[in-house]
Amino acid sequence: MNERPAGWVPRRQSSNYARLVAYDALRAVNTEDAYANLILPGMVSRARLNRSDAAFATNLAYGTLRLQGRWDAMIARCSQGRTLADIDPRALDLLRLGCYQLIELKTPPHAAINETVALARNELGQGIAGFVNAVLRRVSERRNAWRGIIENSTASREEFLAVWHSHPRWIVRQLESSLAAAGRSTEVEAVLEANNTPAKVALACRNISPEHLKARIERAKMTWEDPYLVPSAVLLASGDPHRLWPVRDGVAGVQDEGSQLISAIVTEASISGKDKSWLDMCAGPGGKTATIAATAARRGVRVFANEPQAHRLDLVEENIAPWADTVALREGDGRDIGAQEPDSYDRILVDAPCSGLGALRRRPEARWRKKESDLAALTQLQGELLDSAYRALRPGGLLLYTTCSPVLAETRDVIAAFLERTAGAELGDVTVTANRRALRPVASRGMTVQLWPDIHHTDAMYMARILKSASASEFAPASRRS
Ligand SMILES: C[S@@+](CC[C@H](N)C(=O)[O-])C[C@H]1O[C@@H](n2cnc3c(N)ncnc32)[C@H](O)[C@@H]1O
Repeated sequence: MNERPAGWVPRRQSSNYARLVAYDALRAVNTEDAYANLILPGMVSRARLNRSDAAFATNLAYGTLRLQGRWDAMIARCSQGRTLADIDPRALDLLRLGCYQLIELKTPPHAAINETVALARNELGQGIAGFVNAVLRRVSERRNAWRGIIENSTASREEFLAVWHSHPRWIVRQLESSLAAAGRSTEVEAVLEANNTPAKVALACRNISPEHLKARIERAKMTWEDPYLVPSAVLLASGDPHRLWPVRDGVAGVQDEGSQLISAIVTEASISGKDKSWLDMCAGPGGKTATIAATAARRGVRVFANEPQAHRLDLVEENIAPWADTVALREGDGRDIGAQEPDSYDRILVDAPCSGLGALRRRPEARWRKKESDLAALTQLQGELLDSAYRALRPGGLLLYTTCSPVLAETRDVIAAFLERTAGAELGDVTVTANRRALRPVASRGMTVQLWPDIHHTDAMYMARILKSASASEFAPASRRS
């Protein structure tokens, strides 16, 4: 007999824990504005995932979020007339998770669909599970054709790039302008792809040799790789850096190679005369401060680290703990320092608050939260910080302006406007020190440097050096703040 006893129901397929954790993370990011990198570790440990499931859950959550724009375009084309706004947001997150597995991870369709549908049934009920099943089957049927489908159904190349590489259109436009200024106008797709490729963990050797750090990595059964840009960096190919005591003790630190290059330029660019007092005007959370402080301690230099946000100053304090005798902390607005301490510092770093469009690889959800309208306030602040830093610099010293953004308004234009309003200030050549310090040539925009994730495997950092001559201090701009 093939008849089921009364009351019999099919055994519910249990949800896969790694997928459930990834789904919960997506919900938190998309409903509570949570940051995936902050919430995931806690979720993974509460679910008691083993190491490989933890890695899978993290990959699922990050990959799904990073390419969310692409998944949404596919889902919209497979929902038979429903718009994204018509779809239950919980089902939409599940569909995105399924698309990532089908298209990017190349999970066999039966596994990707069945696991996602099981999750939908267990979390949201049978009705939604049926809808999820139908949409994912349609996505899967065309799984090798999606790039062409989207290319043929978007109105312009810019729209296609934005959708396929999952970036807001205004960001694609900003990157295109910046690349054009760097003579790379046809290469935006490479940068968009790099923004969707997770960054390798780079370690800075602050008070430890690279050889010693590599030996510790091997003893911890992790693997290292050679650096791409900075000779003293070590890349961690696998494993959690915080399991390494040199990282826990602060003698090594997680720091992008571009950021390490900036720290090296601050300490090594040549200046004439006294060299005893350095200012890190925008220090939080203190990655560059710590690397700079390690050199300063060896040379008997005092570092002053300023940061207006108390909780970020706490992070600076933690990061510079091994050099607490070398670094003095200041909680305040960098724009006040020029008037308070004119002609005082031998070297100044203005690592300015910026849009962060150069670091999109790091935070999978960040690109959707940024707004083009924020740029005006940022560029105003950047200019004011630069004015203040110039006043605080002693003639002949080093002033380095940096951003983790390639946006022209925050880089080239801030510098051009500063030079125009500041009699006596000149643009120095930062490319010479950068190229002397780097393992391979860095891209230059004239005498400034612009790094790119696709070429240099770093965040897209910008660096400009400003010179102040002995006669210039009398021309230093007064504060522009009202
Ligand atoms: C790009 S982050 C600096 C990163 C840091 N140099 C590092 O390597 O870890 C910019 C910092 O500038 C701070 N900031 C914002 N407004 C500021 C102001 N008016 N004066 C000084 N710093 C400011 C922000 O709070 C933020 O911590």
